[in-house]
Amino acid sequence: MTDDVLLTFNAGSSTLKIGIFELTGAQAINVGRGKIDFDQAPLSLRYTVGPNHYEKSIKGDNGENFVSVVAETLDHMLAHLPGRLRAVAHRVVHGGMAFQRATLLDDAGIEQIEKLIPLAPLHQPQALRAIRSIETLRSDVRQVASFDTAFHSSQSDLVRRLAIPRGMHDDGVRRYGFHGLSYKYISSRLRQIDPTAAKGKVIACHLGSGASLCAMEDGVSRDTSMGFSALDGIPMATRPGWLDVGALLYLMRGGMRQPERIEDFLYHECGLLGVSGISGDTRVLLADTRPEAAEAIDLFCLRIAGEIGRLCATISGLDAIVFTAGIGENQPQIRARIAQRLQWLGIKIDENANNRNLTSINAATSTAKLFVIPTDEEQVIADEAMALIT
Ligand SMILES: Nc1ncnc2c1ncn2[C@@H]1O[C@H](COP(=O)(O)OP(=O)(O)O)[C@@H](O)[C@H]1O
Ligand SMILES: CC(=O)OP(=O)(O)O
Ligand SMILES: [Mg+2]
Repeated sequence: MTDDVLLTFNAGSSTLKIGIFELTGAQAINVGRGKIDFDQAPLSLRYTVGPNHYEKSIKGDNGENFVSVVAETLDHMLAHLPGRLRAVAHRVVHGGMAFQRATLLDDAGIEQIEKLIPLAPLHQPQALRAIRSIETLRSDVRQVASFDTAFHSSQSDLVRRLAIPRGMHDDGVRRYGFHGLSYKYISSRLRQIDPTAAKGKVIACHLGSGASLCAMEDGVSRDTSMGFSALDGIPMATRPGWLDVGALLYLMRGGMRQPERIEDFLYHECGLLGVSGISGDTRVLLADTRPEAAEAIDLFCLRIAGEIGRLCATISGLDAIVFTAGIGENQPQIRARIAQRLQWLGIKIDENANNRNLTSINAATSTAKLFVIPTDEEQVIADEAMALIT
């Protein structure tokens, strides 16, 4: 019997995902998950604890009174949980140069995270307002921040460099990389599934609505597709990925001048949505017969295959590819098309295993192994918090 509870908050640009953990000894055992979707009105909190499913409408909204969203969420959840709330642990997207590992939060830490808002303007404020809300509501509860950038701090200075004047690099205009909590989970999970592959040269593809790739050697990050911001790399649901800055200059001269307008364009109007003109969701695009839908998916796969080529050059080889997150875990057609574009490398997918979303999906003759591994950022956040609070 346990008497303590830990919650993880993963505040995205349009959702708040919550992980529910019971603390037994030094271990955080996941017992439930919940979500508030800010694109839906009125707001509702949906979560499960063990076999029980709960749904509660939330009176607070996504604006000024966000603290009341958190208050209602805590009230409802804690009434259905066995123990005392011991800690809340947050996913914070940007740790900048300051945070290379998870940290217990105090006023100075929160201030430092605040200073990084300009580096991740759509993600950072969401985590901060959740942190502030808990501070207001439950000053007795310890808070921990886990950073998406931290896993990539093992990358070389060369890999992190943009080809701009040195002083700017020293001031922090450099490649950071994101989705590190997901990659940390994948690297430890692969070690359990296939220790030999995990020791080798692995490229993990985190394909969600935000998407990136990470090249690892022996589970350590060596390079990644996302750079200074979460806009870089491969095309995403509504972000362009790599974009010739000359095109942006051209658009700015044409009248797109306000930073807020440019930001909205880059974060919400590009990617699969922009190319298809239909949707940023691959489920919708794959079910649509219009050529624009097919072209968006083709471009997505082409750019991922190309990025895998680039990452192979950083780590001088390839032993395995891991697919994860919403698309990586659930879209066999997309995995198959990426694999097909990598045939020149000797990569061959097992169609039957792929269509069944099995863990191992490469053909026996493939030069690199292919895996599908569901990610679990919440477990990493909880584990990092446990290491700090126990
Ligand atoms: N069950 C599913 N089947 C097929 N595709 C899915 C499924 N769930 C999610 N996706 C795809 O993954 C995307 C969202 O991935 P997810 O990892 O949940 O995103 P995020 O956490 O970044 O919001 C969707 O836009 C869709 O393209
Ligand atoms: C960093 C990033 O892109 O995060 P998300 O996938 O949650 O948008
Ligand atoms: Mg995500």
